[in-house]
Amino acid sequence: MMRTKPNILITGTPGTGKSTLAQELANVTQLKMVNVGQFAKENDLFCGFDDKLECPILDDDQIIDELESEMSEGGVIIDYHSCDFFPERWFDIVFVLRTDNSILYDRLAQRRYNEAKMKNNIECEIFQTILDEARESYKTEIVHELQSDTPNDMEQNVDKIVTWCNQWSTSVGQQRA
Ligand SMILES: Nc1ncnc2c1ncn2[C@@H]1O[C@H](COP(=O)(O)OP(=O)(O)O)[C@@H](O)[C@H]1O
Repeated sequence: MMRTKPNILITGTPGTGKSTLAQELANVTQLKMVNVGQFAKENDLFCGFDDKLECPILDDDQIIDELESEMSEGGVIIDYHSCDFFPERWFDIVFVLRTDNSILYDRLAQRRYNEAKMKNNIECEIFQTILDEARESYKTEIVHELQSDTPNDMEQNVDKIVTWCNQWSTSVGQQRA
């Protein structure tokens, strides 16, 4: 079945601005935002705890099952710092947020991450781990890198995605006509 609203994946290293961007987009579009970490917490979809990184381990399969019907309807913005376990068919477009290392360091320091978690996340950004993961998991033409250093970047990213959503709706409308 063809979706009448697009599904968008917003991914990137923690601290790059995914939740802020997803929230702003949800405010100005008809799309619903799902923060996967929060969704797992609310529905108790964990299968362990990573002591080193001090974070729970998500139960990927259960998360996919729980979100499946909503995703097939469309109109969802998914926000998560990893992207290789979602079904490829879920997304019409994938945005990978990128942030300058020193800016990211300051944002993560504000969260009081422990040393291992800090190092892991900064290295993740330096080695563009999430961008590579996205390019391996989805068609490269739907994967877009967005810089997210400043409030101006944030504003431009919202505008770009809103423009894309409008174009998507127009083209789907024409295909249906
Ligand atoms: N483009 C940006 N410009 C300025 N501050 C930003 C930007 N993106 C995110 N931030 C700030 O960085 C912090 C982390 O953002 P958040 O959206 O929680 O990131 P994520 O969801 O990727 O972990 C927040 O305090 C947010 O206001």
